[in-house]
Formats: sequence, C-alpha cells, structure tokens
Amino acid sequence: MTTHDVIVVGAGVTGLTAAWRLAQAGKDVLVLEARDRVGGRLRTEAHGAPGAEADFEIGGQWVSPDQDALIGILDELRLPTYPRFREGESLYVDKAGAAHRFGEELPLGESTLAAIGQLTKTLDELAAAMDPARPWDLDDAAHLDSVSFRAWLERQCDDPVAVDNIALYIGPAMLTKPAHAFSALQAVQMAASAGSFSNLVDADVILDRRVVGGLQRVPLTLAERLGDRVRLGQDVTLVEWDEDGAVVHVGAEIHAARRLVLAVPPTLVRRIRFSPELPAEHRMAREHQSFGLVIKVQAQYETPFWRAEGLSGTGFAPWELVHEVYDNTPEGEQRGTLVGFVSDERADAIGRLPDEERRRQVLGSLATYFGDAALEPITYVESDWQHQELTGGAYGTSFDLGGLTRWGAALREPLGPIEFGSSDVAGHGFQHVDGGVRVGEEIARAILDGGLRPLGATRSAGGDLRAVALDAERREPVGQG
Ligand SMILES: Cc1cc2nc3c(=O)[nH]c(=O)nc-3n(C[C@H](O)[C@H](O)[C@H](O)COP(=O)(O)OP(=O)(O)OC[C@H]3O[C@@H](n4cnc5c(N)ncnc54)[C@H](O)[C@@H]3O)c2cc1C
Repeated sequence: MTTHDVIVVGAGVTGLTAAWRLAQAGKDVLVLEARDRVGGRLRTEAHGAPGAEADFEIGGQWVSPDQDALIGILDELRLPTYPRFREGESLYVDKAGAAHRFGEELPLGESTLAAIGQLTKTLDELAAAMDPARPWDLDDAAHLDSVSFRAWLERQCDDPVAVDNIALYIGPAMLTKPAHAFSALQAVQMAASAGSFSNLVDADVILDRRVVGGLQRVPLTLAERLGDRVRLGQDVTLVEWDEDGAVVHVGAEIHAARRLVLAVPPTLVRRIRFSPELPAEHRMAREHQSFGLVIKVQAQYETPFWRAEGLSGTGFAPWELVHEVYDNTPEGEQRGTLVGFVSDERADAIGRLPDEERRRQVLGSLATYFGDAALEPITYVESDWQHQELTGGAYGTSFDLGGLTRWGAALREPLGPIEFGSSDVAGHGFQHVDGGVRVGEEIARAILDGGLRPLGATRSAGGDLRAVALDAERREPVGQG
C-alpha cells in the first residue's frame, strides 16, 4: 500500500491540471491512469504511407480567444500556437445538395437570415443571463429544461431553414446529439459556456488557433513535470472512503490518500464501485448523463487544392452527412488536410457500415463541398472514441431532458474526501479543454483551501481509513473475482 496527500484518478487535462497545482503547492500526489498513455480525449497519432506519415489530432485541437484558463496554461508551459487557415470564401451546401460560396453572411434568403438573427438575439440574451456553472438558477430554467431544443426553436420561429441551421450549431456541432434529445436549457448552457451563442457559432472565435505539436502537448507536458507521480495502466475499480480519506484499488494494489479526485467523465464514475455506495442522488445524476457521438474525419491530399480556388476550406451543411468542414493543414505542411464531422444519428448510421463503404460515403460528402478532387486523399483517418470504453463517445457528456435542473448540481458536489470533475461538468469551457483546466484548478484550490487532515486522524461512520486500508490488504479486493 502507498499513502499520499491526494490521489487523482484520470490523467486527462482535468486530472493533470489538478495534480500539477497540488504538486506545485508541495502536496504528495499520485495520478492513476487506466490507459497506457496520458491525455484522455487529447491524442495525436501518426498516419500515412510508411516514410511519409503525418500527425493527426484525433481528439480536441482548437483554442479560442476567450478560453483564458487554457491560454494561461499554454503560456505557462511555453506551448506556442498558430491560427487556423481561413483565407478565402466558405461554402454552404443547401438542402438540395448544391454548394454555394459565401463571405460573411450565409447565402440564405433575407427572411431566413432575419429569422436566424432573431433566434441568435434570443439565445444571446438567455446566455447572458445565465451562469453556465449554475444553469438551474436561470429564470424559467424548469420550463426550458422540460422542452427539447428543437421543439423550443420551432415555437420561436416558423422558418424551418432557420430552425435547422440554429439546431445544427448546438445539436450536431456541439452537444453532438440530435436537437430533439436535449433540453433548451442545456442548449443555452452550451452557449453561455462559450461567452455567448454568437461566440459559439463563430468559427473564427471557437476554432481560432491550434497548438504546435497538437493540443495533446498540454497533458504530455504536465505529465512530464509530474514525473513518476503519474502511473499508467492503473484502472481504478473500487474506492473505499469515509470522512477521513479514501482507499483506491487497482487490481490487487491499494493506495490510500486523504483526498481523492475522480477526474473522469461522469459516465465513467459508474464503472467504479464505491464502499460505502454512492448516495442515490450522486448515482442517478450520472445515470442521466450520456456521451454524444461525433466521428471526426480527416482527409489529407497532395496539396490544399481548395486554396487555389479561393476557398478557405470552411463549409457548413445542416443536411449533409459531413455537416461542417475546415482546413486542418498544420502550419508549415505542404500537403493539405480537411477535417469534417459526422454527428449523432448520421454517425450511428455510418458506424454500422463496413469501413470501405463508410469511407466512400464520407469522401462523397466532402466532394459535395469541394468537387471530385476530394474523393482521392492520400491518407484518410477517422477518430474512434465511441469504441473506447475509457471514453465512450465524443465530444462530451450532457443530460437528457429535465436532467440539468433535477441533478445538475450533484455532479460537482464533493462526497466526503472525494472531488468529482472533468470538462463535462465545467461552467465556462463546458465540454472543452478550457473547462477541464478550470475544473482541475478549482478542485486543487478547494483541496488546498480545505486543508488536509492526517490520514485516519478522526473516526466516522465509515471507520478509520487506515484500518480499512490495512484490512483491504489482507483480503481479496471486491470485483477481482
Ligand atoms: C473528437 C473530439 C474533438 C474535440 N475537439 C475539441 C476542441 O477542438 N477543443 C476543445 O477545447 N475540446 C475539444 N474536445 C473536448 C476535449 O478533448 C475534452 O473536453 C477534454 O480533453 C476532456 O478532458 P478531461 O480530462 O476532463 O477528460 P478525459 O480526457 O476523458 O480524461 C479522463 C481520463 O480518465 C481515465 N480514466 C477513466 N476511468 C478511469 C479509471 N477507472 N481509472 C483510471 N483512469 C480512468 C481515462 O482513460 C482518461 O485518460 C474534443 C473531444 C473529442 C473527442
């Protein structure tokens, strides 16, 4: 058995930020990560023909100017960034499948643009009135949480094209669920977490910059600084806890600490057994959370051929298989890369296809934007988060209808010595790396402010944890056969 001031479970950006701040404050921290790598939903992989491989960011990659917690840590770790390529005209594919070039404004009729403007104004006003960390406090929160975002949009506006466009921005493009599957309140929280709905839908804001070497450099650098405090291949399956501390089981090994940080998505808290059990409200809150689904697809070509045609590589299409697309060529790279996204029910549908057919359909959709040249990439890469038990979808988790007002507060509520956090429970930066950094820093601050009592200094209903730990060493851990 090892003993520590704090154990952090999960070496994603949230857990590593919390661990680094605690280590900086002189605390003895142990980070346990189930995978054989750090970074969680941040991962860079090399793909391509042998000798001509290129790096692809499989998970999170973009940084926006309002994400000051992330920008702060990038500065601190001296990780440089560069802007996303965006020169030239964008494309909009209409319902009939025809691609139209545009500059500032979507190529839609005047009345549809006016309807989009009105919906944007309403969503901006609601977002401005909301603290994204406490969406349940918004006036009218209960009502907004009882109606799906699509139904709410349809009540506000009788222009179906305007509704489909606004639904796209928060449905497929952000929460990665169909707009009938989450509440209007959850949609407003998504907007408030980015500062405003206008920020969220402005690609020049939300997809502003990338990190040289990939956003995964953040967790990699933090882990490097934490050194052997980070242990890989440590799948935590059982937590025993009382008011004095927690004992964490990894296979036959156990580790004790005065405080425990579970820096995993809410859905994965359910993979861990607790003794005593989680209170019902804690458990139910997480039962009503689920991952959305988006398949990030990247196609690399000999050249960024769209640039020669005066195109930025940016495109939107609420009715297309690939609903949004961007130039994803890393700075200094001669070959050109497009990144596109296939979301929610469309992702379910293509997920059932054989690999070759799925690739054919995705490239066919890119060709709807960019013509036949898009059909022949030199490298094609799909992200695979939905197939990994230690994530389970993309980009993040959110509540079903009514869940936010009913259980939202429980997700961040500490339980005895345990703090819970991930970017999925952030206010500002919700579902983004910025939110993970914020939550990690908030948890570290709460632990430092609360002080750390010596392990086993007091007794409680749960008993003395040191005794629990010693006892646990002698017997077969729960769940290990
Ligand atoms: C395809 C995709 C694109 C995205 N694009 C962007 C973007 O452009 N910009 C942006 O800001 N964000 C983006 N995101 C979101 C961003 O990546 C996440 O919000 C963020 O990385 C989550 O960090 P986290 O530490 O909270 O959780 P995670 O990264 O999920 O980390 C949790 C860690 O806990 C580990 N773990 C789980 N259970 C256990 C256990 N029982 N024992 C031990 N370890 C355990 C997991 O293996 C994992 O490493 C994207 C995400 C995806 C998937």
